[in-house]
Amino acid sequence: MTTIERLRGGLIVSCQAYPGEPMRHSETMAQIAASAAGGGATGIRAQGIDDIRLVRERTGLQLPLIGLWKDGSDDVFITPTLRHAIAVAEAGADIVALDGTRRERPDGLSLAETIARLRDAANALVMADCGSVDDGLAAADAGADVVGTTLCGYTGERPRRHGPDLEVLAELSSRLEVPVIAEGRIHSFQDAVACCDAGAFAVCVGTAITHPASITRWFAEALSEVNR
Ligand SMILES: CC(=O)N[C@H](C=O)[C@@H](O)[C@H](O)[C@H](O)COP(=O)(O)O
Repeated sequence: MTTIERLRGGLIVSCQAYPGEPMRHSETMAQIAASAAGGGATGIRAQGIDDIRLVRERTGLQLPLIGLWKDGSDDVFITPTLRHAIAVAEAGADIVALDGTRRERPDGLSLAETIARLRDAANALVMADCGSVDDGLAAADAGADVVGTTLCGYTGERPRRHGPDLEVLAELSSRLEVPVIAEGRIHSFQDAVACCDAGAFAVCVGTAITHPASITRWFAEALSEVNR
């Protein structure tokens, strides 16, 4: 079965901690990834070269590994250049997740050029993290193997709603030949099921599974509402 086919209908768990947070250690992320694998994840998404390497080693990872390298926090920051993409592939990612928007990239290459040159340099598939329907259509044209709704609500093109962007997901799923992965603000079982109903090929959940500070805040805020 192909790497992408192994993701069909399953749950990808994104294991990430943010700069300055107590869990920002590759060892910790590798343990979280191994736990997610033990719980039935069908794929893992990991950020940063060290995390990708260790997740691959530690989980002995049999599961497809989606890797990315976040550099910066504004504009194009998810695996922003060809250099970042090659490094992610060399660290052991089966699928390189990169910014799949129509915005200008820091190294001046187009998305199509980035994908073509990555293919020449490494044996990796490409997931385009998109922020709108137009991004997704352009990314598929540019040669992405998979399109994700990852950046919907983060680029100014779409509102940042409470849950996932089901509208973009449904439209891309019906119009594209390539698989569309639902990602971004999937916070409940109901959200995940709604993504499948909207046509998602697979569902990727991060915060709601792997970010205890956010989960704690959700509970704490709910309690403070009722105990006000
Ligand atoms: C916008 C952006 O930077 N998204 C990042 C992409 O890798 C991660 O910070 C998210 O946690 C990931 O996409 C999963 O989404 P959620 O954590 O909402 O389940």
